[in-house]
Amino acid sequence: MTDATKLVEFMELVGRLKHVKRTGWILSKITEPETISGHMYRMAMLSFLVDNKENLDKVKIMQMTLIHDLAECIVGDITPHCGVCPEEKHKLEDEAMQKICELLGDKGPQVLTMFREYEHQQTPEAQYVKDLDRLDLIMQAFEYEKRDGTPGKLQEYFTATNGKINHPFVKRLAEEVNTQRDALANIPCNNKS
Ligand SMILES: Nc1nc2c(ncn2[C@H]2C[C@H](O)[C@@H](COP(=O)(O)O)O2)c(=O)[nH]1
Ligand SMILES: [Mn+2]
Repeated sequence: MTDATKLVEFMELVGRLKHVKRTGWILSKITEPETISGHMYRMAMLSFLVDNKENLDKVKIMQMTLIHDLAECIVGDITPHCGVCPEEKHKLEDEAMQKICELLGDKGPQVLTMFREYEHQQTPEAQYVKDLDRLDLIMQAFEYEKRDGTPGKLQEYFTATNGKINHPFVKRLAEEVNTQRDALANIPCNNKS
């Protein structure tokens, strides 16, 4: 295949993420759930807020947010409740990323390396992106509870991420989400707008 042919195939694979809905919300019976790309988009937007004074590579963080779930265009969005063990999930996603990166010519290796850096969680940037992953999850859960008038329905997502966000800035945002969610839950039913 020509380079252009491979890149069109890459674009089609990426394009799937604009339409594949996140499995967690489907399992939670959320109507009109977000797509995988929507999840990664908000994370990428949050990367603008990384403090320039910190010794963090902002560009790497942004790039990593945009590829961290890229493998899901082939393997799908696997939740912790899909019966796929973490080792198998890593293997499936790594194999998928190898296929995807083969389409990218000389850019492929750097994308594959960055994906593996995220998966191994060994660098501050990878850990920051994982924190953003968890923040976006609870933010989206809070938005669904507000939209659907179902306070507390998605508690499992808050429980699953509780205490697992480590970077102080991201933790502060998560605390604000929780504060607003708790306040909303305590408003008497007849006072809710
Ligand atoms: N039912 C649950 N689903 C969860 C939980 N934590 C994550 N998830 C979902 C969200 C996504 O659909 C999928 C994987 O998300 P990644 O961003 O890690 O690819 O799993 C949970 O606690 N409960
Ligand atoms: Mn994710």
